[in-house]
Amino acid sequence: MSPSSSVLEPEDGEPFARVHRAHYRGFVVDAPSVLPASLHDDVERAFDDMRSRGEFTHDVVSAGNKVSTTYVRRCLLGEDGMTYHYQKLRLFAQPWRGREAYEVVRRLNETLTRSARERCEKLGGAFAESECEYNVTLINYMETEGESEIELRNEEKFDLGTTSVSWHSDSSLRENSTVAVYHTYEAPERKDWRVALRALNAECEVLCVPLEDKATYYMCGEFNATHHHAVLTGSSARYSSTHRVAVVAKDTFQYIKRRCIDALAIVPDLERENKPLDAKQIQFLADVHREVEFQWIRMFHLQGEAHAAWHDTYWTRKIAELTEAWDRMEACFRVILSKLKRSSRSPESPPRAYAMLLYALKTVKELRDEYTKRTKASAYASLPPSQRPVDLPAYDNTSPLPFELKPVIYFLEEEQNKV
Ligand SMILES: O=C(O)CCC(=O)C(=O)O
Ligand SMILES: [Fe+2]
Repeated sequence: MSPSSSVLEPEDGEPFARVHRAHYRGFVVDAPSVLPASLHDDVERAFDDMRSRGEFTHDVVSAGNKVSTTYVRRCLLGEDGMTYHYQKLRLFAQPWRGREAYEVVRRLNETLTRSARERCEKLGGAFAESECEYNVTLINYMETEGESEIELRNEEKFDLGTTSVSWHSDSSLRENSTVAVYHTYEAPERKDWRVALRALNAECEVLCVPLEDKATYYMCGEFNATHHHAVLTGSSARYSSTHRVAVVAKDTFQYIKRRCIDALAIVPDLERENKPLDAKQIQFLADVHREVEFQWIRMFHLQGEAHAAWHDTYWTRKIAELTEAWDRMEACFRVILSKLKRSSRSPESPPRAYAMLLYALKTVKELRDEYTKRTKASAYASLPPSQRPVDLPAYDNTSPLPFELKPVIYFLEEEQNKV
């Protein structure tokens, strides 16, 4: 099959309709007229307002060992405390209650939640059970070829031209949840922004769908998991707001705050004089310490000082709270170390406590090395300094433990040999 014969577009008529029915039923498009004209206007103004304030930025993501910058600029809005994790990066959602522009996006979100539900019910079967209570939207701003300082990539499998977002399924979503994408672009008459769709479990043509300005498309139920989608670049700038039901099990401030509270609750016990160290307690403390340091605090500072300034109404304070808790955990590790040092042969320091602390600190050391390497990736060089990683949390000679844990690990290994 030549590349062109393996791609179908709506203008192909019946063959397109047949393949769509057979393999892409979960992909549905709403014409602009489905939403009120006033909402279209408000949303466009809101996006422009956010863009004029510099709120759309490139993400520096990581896949395997490769660190790269996204072609699109993005911005995440959502419920209080929500984050969205993709390609080893945690995005922190700007709460969509409060500012006028964000309230408009929240209104769009509510409207799309309702339309998505109607669309899924209409499709029936398993689609009707799918979830569409959107808790975040990842908004993309896409430039056209030549406008962006980052070169667009060519789609090579099917020869579809340049992609603004290459083939993928969205990650970190609730299973079988529907994704709704609203978009708007500068030159509506051209109708040249398209999404490409590809079935993963079927031998069939790829679909290429041009989308009218201000249209919405839905990937219903399991569609996202059973297909890949890509965005084919048009000839004028475009916004797309991608509404998602993001997973929440380990991805909200409320969750990590609870974990910190639980960890700090065992600190007095671990620090009590003459109390034998409990390896299980050390393990729990270490798990939370590692999670809050690498999944939250460092993920935040990785995204630079402009990002922190943008988040000053919500996340900066939350990250400060988490850092305070983490500091307390570092201090507790220090106390545990002193206990082990003082009484290396007493029953207060069972060998399992050594082994556990040693394992925990080695893991932290490895993750810190990996993090440091990531912050030095060349991808950051193309970004303004205000978007490069910030070296926080800070260490000085009053810190309970050093950033570089090598000497501490060495000490523990020596002590363990004596036991
Ligand atoms: O812009 C679009 O139409 C979709 C963008 C997308 O796939 C994404 O943000 O994950
Ligand atoms: Fe996507």
